[in-house]
Amino acid sequence: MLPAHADFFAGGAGEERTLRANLAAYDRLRIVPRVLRATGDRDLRTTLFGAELATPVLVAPTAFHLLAHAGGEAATAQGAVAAGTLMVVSMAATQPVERIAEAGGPLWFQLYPQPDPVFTAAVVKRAEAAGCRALVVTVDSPVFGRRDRDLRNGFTTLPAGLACENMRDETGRVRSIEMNATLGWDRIAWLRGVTGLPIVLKGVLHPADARLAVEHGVDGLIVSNHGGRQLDGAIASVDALPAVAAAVRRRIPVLVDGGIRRGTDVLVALALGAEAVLVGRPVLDALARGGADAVREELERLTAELDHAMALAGAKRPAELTPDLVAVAG
Ligand SMILES: Cc1cc2nc3c(=O)[nH]c(=O)nc-3n(C[C@H](O)[C@H](O)[C@H](O)COP(=O)(O)O)c2cc1C
Ligand SMILES: CCCCCCCCCCC(=O)C(=O)O
Repeated sequence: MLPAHADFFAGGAGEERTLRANLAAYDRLRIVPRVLRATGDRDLRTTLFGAELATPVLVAPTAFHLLAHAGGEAATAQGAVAAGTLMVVSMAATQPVERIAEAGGPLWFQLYPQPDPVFTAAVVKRAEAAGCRALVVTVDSPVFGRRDRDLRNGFTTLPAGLACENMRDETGRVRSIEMNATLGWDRIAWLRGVTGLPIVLKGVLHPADARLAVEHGVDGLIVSNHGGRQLDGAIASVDALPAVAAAVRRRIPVLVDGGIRRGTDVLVALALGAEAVLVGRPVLDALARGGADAVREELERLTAELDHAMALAGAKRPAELTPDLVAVAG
C-alpha cells in the first residue's frame, strides 16, 4: 500500500490525541470477574433490528476499501458474512452497494446527508433497494476533520479509476461527498419521512444528544468519535458510553466504536452499556493483509477472545455483562 494511503487509514485528526485516548481508555479499565457462575458454553448471539448475528462485533463503516485490497468492500462484506456478523457500508465505498450486497449477509448503509435532499433521498432509496437493513447517519462531521497526515501527504483525490461509487447521480456523474454544517434535528425528521429503515445516529458522545435522539424517534445510537478523525481532543468513546447508556435507559440500542482491539475491550464496552461494538482499523488492516479470509479471521479472533473473557469473568450471555464488572485502574 502507498504510504499516503496507509496514513489515511491509520491516521486521526490534529495531534491524534483522541485517536490515542480511544486506546488508552481501554488500558485504564479493568475487569472485576465473578466466580462460580456455571456459564457452560457461552452464547454470543446478538439481535439488532431483526438480524440475528453470531457475535456482537460488527464492521464499522470505513471509506475506500479498494485502496487496501483488490477485493474492495465486497471482500470485507464476504469476511463479515463468514464470521456471522454485519458490515456497515460507507457512503464513501469504492464499489456499488449492489455489488457489496452480493456477499449475502445483512448490511447497513452509512449516510452523510447531502445538501441536496433529492440526491440524498435517491441514495437512501438505492441502499434500501440493495437490501440494506438500517441507515447509519453520521452526525459528527458537520465539517471534515483536519487530518494532519493527509494534509502533509497532499492526499486530496482518489487514484484514477477509483470513485465513491454510491455517489453516482442519475446522469452517471460521481458527486463529491459534501460535509454539511447546516444539519439539524429537522433533517432527521425529514429522513424519517424518506425511509422506513431503522435510523441509527453515529457519532453521539453527549448524553443530552442521546436524550434528544430518543425524543426524535431515532432507533439506535453509535457512541463514537469517528476513530479520532474528526474533533481532536474529543472524549474517548468508551469514556462517553456510561453517561449515554444512562440517558437512553435501554429504550433503543446503544453501540460503541473506537479503539477496540481485543475481546476484553469488547467485554468492557458491553458491560458499560453497549449492545454491540464496531471495529474500523482492525478490519481495514486485515483486509489489506489478506482480503476476505483475513477479515473473517480478524472478526473470529475478536469473538473468540470475547467468548474466552466471558468464561473467565463469569458471564454466559452479553446481557449478563453489567457495569459492576468494570473498575478504573488505580
Ligand atoms: C480509514 C477510515 C475511514 C473511515 N470512513 C468512515 C466513513 O466513511 N463514514 C463514517 O461514518 N465513519 C468512517 N470512519 C470511522 C469508523 O466508522 C469508526 O468510527 C472508527 O474507525 C472506529 O475506530 P477504530 O478504527 O479504532 O475501530 C472511518 C475510519 C477510518 C479509520
Ligand atoms: C480522497 C480525499 C478525501 C475525500 C473525502 C471524502 C469523504 C470520505 C469520508 C470518509 C470518512 O469518514 C473518514 O473518516 O475518512
